[in-house]
Amino acid sequence: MTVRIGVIGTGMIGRDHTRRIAQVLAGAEITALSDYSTDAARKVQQDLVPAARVHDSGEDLIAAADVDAVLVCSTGATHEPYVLAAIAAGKPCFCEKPLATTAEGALRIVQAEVAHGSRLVQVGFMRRYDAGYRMLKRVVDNDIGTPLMVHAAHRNPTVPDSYGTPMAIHDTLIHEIDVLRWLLDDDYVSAQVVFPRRSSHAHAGLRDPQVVLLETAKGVRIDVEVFVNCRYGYDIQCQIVGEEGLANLPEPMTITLRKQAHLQNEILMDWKDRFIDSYDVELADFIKAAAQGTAAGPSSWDGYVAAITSDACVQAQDSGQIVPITLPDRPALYR
Ligand SMILES: NC(=O)C1=CN([C@@H]2O[C@H](COP(=O)(O)OP(=O)(O)OC[C@H]3O[C@@H](n4cnc5c(N)ncnc54)[C@H](O)[C@@H]3O)[C@@H](O)[C@H]2O)C=CC1
Ligand SMILES: O=C1[C@@H](O)[C@H](O)[C@@H](O)[C@H](O)[C@H]1O
Repeated sequence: MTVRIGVIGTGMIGRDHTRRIAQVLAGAEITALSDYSTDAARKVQQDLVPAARVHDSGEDLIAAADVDAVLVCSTGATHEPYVLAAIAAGKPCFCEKPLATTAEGALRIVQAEVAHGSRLVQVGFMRRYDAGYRMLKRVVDNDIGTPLMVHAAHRNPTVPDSYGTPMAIHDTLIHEIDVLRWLLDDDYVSAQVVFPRRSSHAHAGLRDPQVVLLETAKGVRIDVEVFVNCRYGYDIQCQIVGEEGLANLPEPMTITLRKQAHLQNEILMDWKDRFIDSYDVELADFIKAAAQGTAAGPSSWDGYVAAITSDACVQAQDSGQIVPITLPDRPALYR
């Protein structure tokens, strides 16, 4: 079966996912596009999928008879109503992170999916599909004994002026929030945020860098440096310290160059290049499950937990205090 997919939101990542479904992956085709800016949708149609239909609204696209499954790639604050509409239509839905911008919104999605009775939603936490993180998970599960501490860093070279201090959590740290609880098979119980000396490259509305301190139910202590004006590259670091050993996330593959008395390795500058393979693998997983009318991978529950944790971290940014994190019971659908 070829899964007929509609894409809502044809900005940077919507365009890129359209390209990979149309040109890289097997088993699916793009039959529909929609964007708040119809011009943006038409441009992607012309460039990549001329046979796809451009719809006036995301709701029309979800209801269309030639759409079996939906990709929600619009801005974060618009995700919730589209995901709820896809669940109401019984159509598998891949939703870019965040699932919703509030924990209440994410909970409404969890409740709708539970009422539907089977998985329909996959959240775009692509790091779980990254070859390096998968290797790291195997090592954490088998080779370093009980995990005790995690030291991580999420560095972007620069961010636009529209990127404010809470976005360091909702937009950036959210990847670590998800991937670390997956790596450790654990949940968070508290969050604190501390601010080192501010970088002079940060614009007026942004406190950068920041260090987020998380504690898990099993007692693991985590520090994540979020530094989005680091200038030198797009750099993701993760080190897990266990009772019997220590494991580092591998660096992206690169040529080691010896030239003019220097030994050099290139550092990537763009998140699109850093995780390009994992985006392919996550969407292949979505297509495979959607062909069966269901969803796999990171769930609505994972999106909800990430939203609760993000909210606690933003509260911690504001208060400077340690903020407790409490999760409700996990519904049977997600166990
Ligand atoms: N998994 C990952 O690594 C990444 C995920 N993302 C996520 O993907 C989403 C989109 O990000 P970008 O493509 O970078 O943003 P973007 O700003 O390039 O594109 C967003 C698009 O959504 C459209 N849009 C806005 N409101 C809409 C509405 N109500 N209905 C339909 N379309 C609407 C805009 O016109 C724009 O074309 C965000 O949630 C972001 O967090 C973005 C980058 C990387
Ligand atoms: O998801 C992403 C962006 O939306 C976000 O703005 C960046 O900070 C992250 O590094 C990238 O992975």
